[in-house]
Amino acid sequence: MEKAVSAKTMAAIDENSQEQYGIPGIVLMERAGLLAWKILREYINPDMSVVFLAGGGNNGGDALVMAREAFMEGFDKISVIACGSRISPSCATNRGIIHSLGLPFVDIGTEEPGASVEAILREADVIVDGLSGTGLSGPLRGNAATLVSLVASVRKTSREILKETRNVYVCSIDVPSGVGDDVPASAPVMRADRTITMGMMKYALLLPAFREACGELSIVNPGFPPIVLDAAQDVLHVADSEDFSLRPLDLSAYKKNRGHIAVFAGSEHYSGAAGLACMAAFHARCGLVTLYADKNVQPLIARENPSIITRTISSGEIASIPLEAYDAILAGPGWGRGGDREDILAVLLDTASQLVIDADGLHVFASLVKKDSGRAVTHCPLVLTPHPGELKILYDALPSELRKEDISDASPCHYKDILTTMSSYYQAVIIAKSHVTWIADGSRVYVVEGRDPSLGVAGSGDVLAGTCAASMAAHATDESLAASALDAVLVHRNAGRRARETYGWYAAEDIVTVLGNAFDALAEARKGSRGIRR
Ligand SMILES: NC(=O)C1=CN([C@@H]2O[C@H](COP(=O)(O)OP(=O)(O)OC[C@H]3O[C@@H](n4cnc5c(N)ncnc54)[C@H](OP(=O)(O)O)[C@@H]3O)[C@@H](O)[C@H]2O)[C@@H](O)CC1
Ligand SMILES: Nc1ncnc2c1ncn2[C@@H]1O[C@H](COP(=O)(O)OP(=O)(O)O)[C@@H](O)[C@H]1O
Ligand SMILES: [K+]
Repeated sequence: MEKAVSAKTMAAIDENSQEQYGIPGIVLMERAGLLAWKILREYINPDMSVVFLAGGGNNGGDALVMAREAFMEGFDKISVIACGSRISPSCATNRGIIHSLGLPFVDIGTEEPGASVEAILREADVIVDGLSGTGLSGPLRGNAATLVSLVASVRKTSREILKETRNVYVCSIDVPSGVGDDVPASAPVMRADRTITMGMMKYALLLPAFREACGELSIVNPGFPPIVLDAAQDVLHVADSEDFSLRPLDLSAYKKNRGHIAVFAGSEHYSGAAGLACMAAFHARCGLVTLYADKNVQPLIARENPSIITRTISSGEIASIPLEAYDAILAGPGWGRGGDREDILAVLLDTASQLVIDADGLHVFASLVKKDSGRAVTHCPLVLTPHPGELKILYDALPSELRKEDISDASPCHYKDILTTMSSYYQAVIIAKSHVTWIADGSRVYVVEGRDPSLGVAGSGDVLAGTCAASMAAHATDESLAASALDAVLVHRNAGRRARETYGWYAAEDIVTVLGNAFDALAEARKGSRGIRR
């Protein structure tokens, strides 16, 4: 599994490579610039005008190496706009070379950019962004912030005035300037079409709020020894299809040993959510699904979904059900939050062999925890699947000493810490759903890049919840909850991709139709690899 690191860890890797292995910073910078240029070069031509924005740090130095390379290759519409007062030694060396070569160079120092700088940006086909990298401290300020907003306005103007698809192409070096570990999610940042990051993936690039500012991501290694990269600690684990870990079924498998899950879902106005979650579980390999629903919705769901075993339920009856017999239980999709929900969820938390709580169930769970904080820890193995709004509900239910800042505006480091804290406090695996889904299991944090708006459709979360319950049932005998959660997120993502290919845009029930193929494709791809936690 690929790893992502903090800027602090990256700085330590940089220092280690220089101090312990004797690789000079200027050598790393040269290679960083050359490799980044090689990638950018695939997308641009020498007849384009390219503007290099170079801050005073080493990120700016990387941009200057790229400017020199562009010049060497015969690009003749090049401009460098430099800023900053404290210039790092390697950056200064490269500034000197740019001067000697006579490249157009405007140094605005700490001054605000004037009309001439704006005019240069307006003419640009390509902007290389080297204003700040991992050395950023706090949200962008001063003229670097102004340059970022100027680039944003240039993008907008060229689209509006020219009324054509051509737009300036922005390539950020290492991270889009303004993106940093301690920067709130709402801070202004460069919006790039491509980000070429150095050495390893960075946390900050994976924060849902920052991810789209990065555009396409590439990683290059400017020369950090692999042994130094491998030793990185405190990482995010970036999971992909090869990390799917469910084993194939025995050919003798039968409905009774392919997993039996119970689903507590559906209410008068949201009966569809229950059907989606149950059907998703079947398509994610479950053999038997029993739905417990209110008296007024049970007949409706039974009529529309003949494969599901349906039962009516009330809080008075729950104690008589042998809940521990189910391999996993799902509670929450379309369930409603009032009436007997707290009583039922309390029993599920006590008796299920393992439980996944989604949607309305998360509100009910938060309410139980607020009334009795012991509920946060006294329960069966648990997975929580909040979308951003529900994550905030769970965050707000934490004791005040664990809540530091607004979770909706959390910086990358804070987001990671919050998820780890919540996962520890609730003694649960948390799947924080988004276009970039983060999964925390108390000690590790996994990230899955989804980035597929077709999956952002009503009921998509219900499908994930059913898939997750099925995955937990399948893993039950030998795996960790985190592996179940990860498998479910990967299957859901893969199904979204397939549904997009098959239907274009679609409804949640269409995701269900391709879930089985998505599942099999991942299992097939896994053959020969070991998966996680084995
Ligand atoms: N060994 C090497 O040579 C290698 C280096 N590499 C590259 O170096 C980068 C790290 O370089 P770094 O540590 O020099 O910091 P960097 O990201 O340029 O930022 C410092 C600049 O930003 C400015 N600035 C800071 N905060 C600000 C704010 N809030 N608002 C506005 N401005 C702010 C700060 O200004 P100052 O505060 O000094 O006035 C200074 O000008 C890394 O990302 C990678 O690209 C790799 O390519 C490979 C090997
Ligand atoms: N742009 C996107 N790219 C990838 N996945 C997405 C995107 N938007 C939403 N999703 C996924 O779709 C699901 C939506 O869940 P949720 O908001 O609970 O939907 P609902 O409540 O309608 O069932 C989540 O799994 C989320 O990760
Ligand atoms: K940058």
